[in-house]
Amino acid sequence: MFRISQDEFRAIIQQLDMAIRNHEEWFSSLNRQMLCRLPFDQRDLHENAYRECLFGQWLYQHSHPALRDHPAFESIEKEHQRMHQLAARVLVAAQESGSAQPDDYDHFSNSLQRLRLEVQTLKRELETTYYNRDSLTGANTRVGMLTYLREQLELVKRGSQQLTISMMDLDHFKTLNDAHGHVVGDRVLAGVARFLLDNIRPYDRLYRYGGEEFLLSLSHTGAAEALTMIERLRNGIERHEIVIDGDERLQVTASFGLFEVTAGSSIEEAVHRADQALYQAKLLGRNQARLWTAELADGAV
Ligand SMILES: Nc1nc2c(ncn2[C@@H]2O[C@H](COP(=O)(O)OP(=O)(O)OP(=O)(O)O)[C@@H](O)[C@H]2O)c(=O)[nH]1
Repeated sequence: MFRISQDEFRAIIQQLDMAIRNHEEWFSSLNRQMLCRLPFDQRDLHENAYRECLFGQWLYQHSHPALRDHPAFESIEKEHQRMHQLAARVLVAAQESGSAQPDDYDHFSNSLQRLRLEVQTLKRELETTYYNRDSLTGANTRVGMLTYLREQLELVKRGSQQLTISMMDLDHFKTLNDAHGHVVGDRVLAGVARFLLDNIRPYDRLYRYGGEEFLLSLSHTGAAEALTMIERLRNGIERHEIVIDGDERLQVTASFGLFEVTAGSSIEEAVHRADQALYQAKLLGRNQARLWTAELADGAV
């Protein structure tokens, strides 16, 4: 879901919300039609009713490709199809013989409940992401960062994973702002964040820590592997061209500091150490990644 803009996020959340409400209203009206023996809307009896309802039309024709890649999409799609097919079976029986099999009705009603739950869960997940995303860069804001990192630390303490934290800061960003203006600076910032989001693994997290400083949380990754990964990202940023206006392109570099979180460390200490390593990378000339070592402890740099 990294490639979705804030506006697209909002539109998807609205569609999911509408899907829940529309299907609830539809279910009530079907019950009314059956109880009062009113004629059914023949479209509900079609084999393709799941494609023809408003949600189906949106799902199959207009939903964002990134949403279709979401793990929840497939099960929502299947449940929605199943639910409409079960509804059609109930309606056909009611139309032909005046009543439906209770089991069929229960399957239909249970399927609708499951669909509602799945859509609701996805909607909540997207809302959390939406409200915790930095609108300029698409990275996570710091809200929830410490909670997430503490959970990751618990897994380190249990020996379930290795965890490395990296602080990243763009080099000479003030000079870039001064030379090209803040608007261009913003575009560069957003471009670099986009590059990082596109090149980290699905279980890594990128947080905007401060102005032009980012924190990367690399789960299941020890220091050596993290250094290789970060080196690849650093190299990628250096070569990545950010389109500014028309043909104008800018390139920037970034410095990184890394710390492998150990069972005995606190998250605050881990962030501080990654920051010390970043400071060392800046001192040594920028555009490089440094791993924290004991010599960098307070006072040594
Ligand atoms: N355009 C833009 N600039 C920002 C933003 N947040 C912070 N900055 C700028 O980033 C610059 C950071 O400057 P410094 O901390 O001096 O660092 P630097 O110039 O990158 O130098 P080094 O980090 O030492 O390589 C400042 O000029 C801030 O105004 C932002 O959201 N947009």
